[in-house]
Amino acid sequence: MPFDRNVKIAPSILSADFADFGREIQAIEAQGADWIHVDVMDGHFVPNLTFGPPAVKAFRKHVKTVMDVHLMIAPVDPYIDAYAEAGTDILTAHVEAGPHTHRTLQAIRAAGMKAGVALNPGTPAQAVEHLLDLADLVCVMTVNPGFGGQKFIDMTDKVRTLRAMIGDRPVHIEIDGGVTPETAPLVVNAGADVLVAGSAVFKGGSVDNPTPYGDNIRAIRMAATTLTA
Ligand SMILES: O=C(CO)[C@H](O)[C@H](O)COP(=O)(O)O
Repeated sequence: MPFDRNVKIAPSILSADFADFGREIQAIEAQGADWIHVDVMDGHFVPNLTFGPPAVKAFRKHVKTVMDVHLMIAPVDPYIDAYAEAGTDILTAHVEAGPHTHRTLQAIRAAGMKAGVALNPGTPAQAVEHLLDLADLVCVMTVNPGFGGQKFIDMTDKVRTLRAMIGDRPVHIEIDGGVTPETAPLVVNAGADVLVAGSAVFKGGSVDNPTPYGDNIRAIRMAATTLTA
């Protein structure tokens, strides 16, 4: 997977029809999604429960782009190999999920995946400063994790600090939570290049009427890239 600095839209299938994931994934990829974002929640690190490795393995059969798996679980390390076996391309763990994120990122790479580290809104950029040589992606949460459809929390200062810290390393900055055509330009101008969006991509469409998915993806991409051109 060559490093791509262009803005990428990663729809979160948390907002898809849970009874029809295969067709939903095919539909959003056909409508222009760059990556597929999968939110794994354990009912412990966050107050919601979603998918485990068998579901992620089933999604993989439909994903032709990049499968970007966001673990909102603690602990992480016992499950790394299972997510590799499920076909994950990028596996992201929270820096708040345990005391040994350095070891976790090493283990993710050793299992053959790209490694991501996520920060909750209350966690400063400095928490990942000494992890950047082991990370392919930093995910900046712009909502408190656990649910889709929440209001964007402005983290543009954090994004700017991270982009400066990252320097010329090939590390993506991903934004997760409340991304819309209104909020996307703020974070892209600050240095983000991956935009996770659930509600704003799936709104108005369905697997049998996927054209709105494409319109929504284009609206976010256009807003994000127009102001930065
Ligand atoms: O990680 C998440 C929640 O923890 C979701 O990916 C995120 O909230 C995206 O949903 P929306 O675009 O609806 O805010």
